Amino acid sequence: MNDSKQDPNQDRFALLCAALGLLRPFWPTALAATLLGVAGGLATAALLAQVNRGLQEPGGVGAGFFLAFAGLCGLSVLGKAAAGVGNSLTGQKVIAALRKDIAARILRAPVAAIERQRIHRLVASLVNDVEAVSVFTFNVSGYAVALAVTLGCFGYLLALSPALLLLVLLAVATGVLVTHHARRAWMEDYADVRDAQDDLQKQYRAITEGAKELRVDRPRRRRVFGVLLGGAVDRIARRKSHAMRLFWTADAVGSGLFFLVIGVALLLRERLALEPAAVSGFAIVLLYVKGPIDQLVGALPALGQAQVAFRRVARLAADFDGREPVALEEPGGPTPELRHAIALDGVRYAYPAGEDGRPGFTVGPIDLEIRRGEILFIVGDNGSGKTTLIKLLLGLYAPQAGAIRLDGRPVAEAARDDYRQLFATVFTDYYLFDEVGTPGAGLPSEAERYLERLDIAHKVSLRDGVFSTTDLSTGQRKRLALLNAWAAGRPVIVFDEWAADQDPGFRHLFYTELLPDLRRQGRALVVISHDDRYFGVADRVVHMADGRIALVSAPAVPEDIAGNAGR
Ligand SMILES: Nc1ncnc2c1ncn2[C@@H]1O[C@H](COP(=O)(O)OP(=O)(O)OP(=O)(O)O)[C@@H](O)[C@H]1O
Repeated sequence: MNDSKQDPNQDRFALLCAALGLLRPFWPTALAATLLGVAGGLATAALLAQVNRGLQEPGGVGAGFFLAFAGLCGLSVLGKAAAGVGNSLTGQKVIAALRKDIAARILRAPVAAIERQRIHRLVASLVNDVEAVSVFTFNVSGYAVALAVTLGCFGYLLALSPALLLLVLLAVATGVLVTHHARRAWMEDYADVRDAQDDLQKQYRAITEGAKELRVDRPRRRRVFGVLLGGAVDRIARRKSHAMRLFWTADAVGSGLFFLVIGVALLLRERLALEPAAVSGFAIVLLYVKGPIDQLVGALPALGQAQVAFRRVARLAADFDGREPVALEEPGGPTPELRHAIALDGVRYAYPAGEDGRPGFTVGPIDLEIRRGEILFIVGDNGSGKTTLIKLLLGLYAPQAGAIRLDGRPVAEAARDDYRQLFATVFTDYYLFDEVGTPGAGLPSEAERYLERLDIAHKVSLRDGVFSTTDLSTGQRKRLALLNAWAAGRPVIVFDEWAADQDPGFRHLFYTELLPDLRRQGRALVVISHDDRYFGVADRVVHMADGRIALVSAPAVPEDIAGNAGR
């Protein structure tokens, strides 16, 4: 997608609003920094006028002159320093606020919205875009100072000679036209650079997460390095160089115009009957004001990048505009209890249609009850909708029809985050947190014993509730994930193909000892499984086929495991 196709005026306005919005919480510091900076900028312009006056004073300058000179110097230097300090203070706060805002949006976003995002795009946005928007906001009062110096100097020029000011304004207008023209082209460059940065992020993931596969596959390695990653890197370098070439060309034209204006002023000196004081003041001011004008022009590439980045951050923010209340800093509502059962009542969920127009997979309508103190297996072919069903049960996907009832009462949208606190999970793509149990709630006393039980105590210990290591085999890591789920103390534990990575001995232990133990503690256990040998361990087995419940059965426990299964 090319980002440069949107209305640039609307976009710039949105960026300005966003920059001001970001600055709003810190407005006292930002305003003070800007005002001091503007005062310093105006003092600098007045200082130039004072210097010119001093140069033209026939009898030399007196004490009063020096007093004013020193005062203006002090104001100019201090104003600039104060603006700089204030800027960096606010800038850092803005960056921190923006980072937290995006993180909070991700934490509050519906899980389906996060799953729709491509991770590499998300990371590229978090790294590049937040930075680019912040950098621009960071400099807002610096630009205000440069503008104040420029306008102050123009005011002095007006006092010296309106004709000379007109000449300067003509040159500035020409420079603005040239820059504006070049800017369009470099905006396209920056939009393309951002697309390439997404590609680069994707390839960075490929070479780190796919390191093993690439080590054994030379042709693919060559392609990833030479074509995909190399292509993205070269594209970024090419488009950035092009953008900067345009910028420096426009800048050179601007500088040339400056010197041209000074030359023209010297040429027209006689014809315009200019005073020597006016000409020298003009030259001093013009040479000085070139710095702030360069600073303003130099802001344009940063502004361009910020615009491109802002669009992306805005799009990300819109995608993640979670409507669900999810408590972040505050503790949230009371954790609900499960007394009897959770019921799915005609629950239905359809994934959105694919890019090829094919309708998305649909689960439901599902009617199912999960009772306290039971083991419920969910089984079925690959792609039959088992994981989608448990995401609905967990309240990770909002049902598009039907309702979830907790002990007979429907779970309202506002209470969904509280409802989710009933569950502990081990998904197939689980994330292993190294802090055990519920943070702030302490560690269950039997945690060490559980490590023994999971046959992992010889590898891992617990130090202040943190695993000593998570550098373990796939099956061992999954045992730690189970320990985490157990230690969270929730009334329902959901396992998605937990036993798939376990050796036969431990798989047997899981089905015949651990699950029955957890049931004895009064928990409900929802287990997605392909291990048909152990289906008899379950109180009920829900067979999924093509997104629906095809059958609910209660198979007998096979002889060889009957003794342990506790049924
Ligand atoms: N994030 C998603 N976006 C769109 N469609 C999805 C998504 N996740 C799953 N699906 C679709 O839903 C169908 C069911 O997926 P689900 O993961 O629920 O199956 P499953 O029974 O758990 O499969 P498996 O045994 O392979 O884990 C899939 O065939 C897929 O087409």
